[in-house]
Amino acid sequence: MLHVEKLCFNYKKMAIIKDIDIDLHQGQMLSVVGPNGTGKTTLLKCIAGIFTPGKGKIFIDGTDISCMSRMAHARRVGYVPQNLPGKFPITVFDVVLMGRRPHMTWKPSENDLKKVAGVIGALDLEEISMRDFDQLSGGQKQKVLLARAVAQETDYLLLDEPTSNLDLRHQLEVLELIFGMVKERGVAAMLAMHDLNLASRFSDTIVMMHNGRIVCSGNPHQVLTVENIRSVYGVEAVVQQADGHPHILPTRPVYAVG
Ligand SMILES: Nc1ncnc2c1ncn2[C@@H]1O[C@H](COP(=O)(O)OP(=O)(O)OP(=O)(O)O)[C@@H](O)[C@H]1O
Repeated sequence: MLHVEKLCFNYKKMAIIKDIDIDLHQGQMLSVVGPNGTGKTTLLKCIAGIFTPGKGKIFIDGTDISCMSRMAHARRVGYVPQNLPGKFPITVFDVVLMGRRPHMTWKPSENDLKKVAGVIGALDLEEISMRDFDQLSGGQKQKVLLARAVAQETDYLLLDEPTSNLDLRHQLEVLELIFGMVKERGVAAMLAMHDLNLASRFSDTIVMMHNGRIVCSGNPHQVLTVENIRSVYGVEAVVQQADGHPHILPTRPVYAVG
């Protein structure tokens, strides 16, 4: 289980996330939603070990991540950023192979190469596998970064807006792939999501954040309510049911009177 306890993170003196408590179990898909700048990426980066929280603790199966080596952490937790900062003049194959790094000694084994080829095939990336990562479209890069995390074979997967650059078909394919890993292999996935309807359809649990705090968490029916969407997003919406999941139709922004 991933257990986040009273987590706080500041940039300089500015409090960004405040008193975050989250439990994520194996076989569970959890989406973190909330307006721009509310702290979703910061939360994922703390759990991914990229940022060190100011206060609070993060436990993976009972072990405090601040006591884990970088490699030990990478064998347990995979992180899919929205993009990679800076230039990456290496092939798609090599980016995916980077996912095997926590399992390798000094060079990739036959097994590592086989796994990378398998993931590239499963994500339909064969045609671009020898192209430079830098030259890909935003959506192609997003799929390659997902492939890198799949090749990492971790029990926990953190994904920062994994569908933000993808077309309709690829959004569904990627979320179905993650959902399959969660339900068939018992992976636990935490996703930062903007699309409330995709979050509704694929999540067991939704955590709604506002101004760095959790305002509500529970199943999609408990969280995706007209009242929560109005108070957190400042938007009037109609909530319908589609295939047993809440479906949000935003109607208009709410403007303060006076
Ligand atoms: N390097 C930085 N220095 C200072 N403040 C930062 C830095 N990076 C992010 N922030 C601030 O931290 C806050 C949270 O940012 P974060 O990226 O975690 O939000 P988010 O919910 O993921 O946003 P979005 O939905 O727009 O991606 C924002 O107010 C942002 O301006």
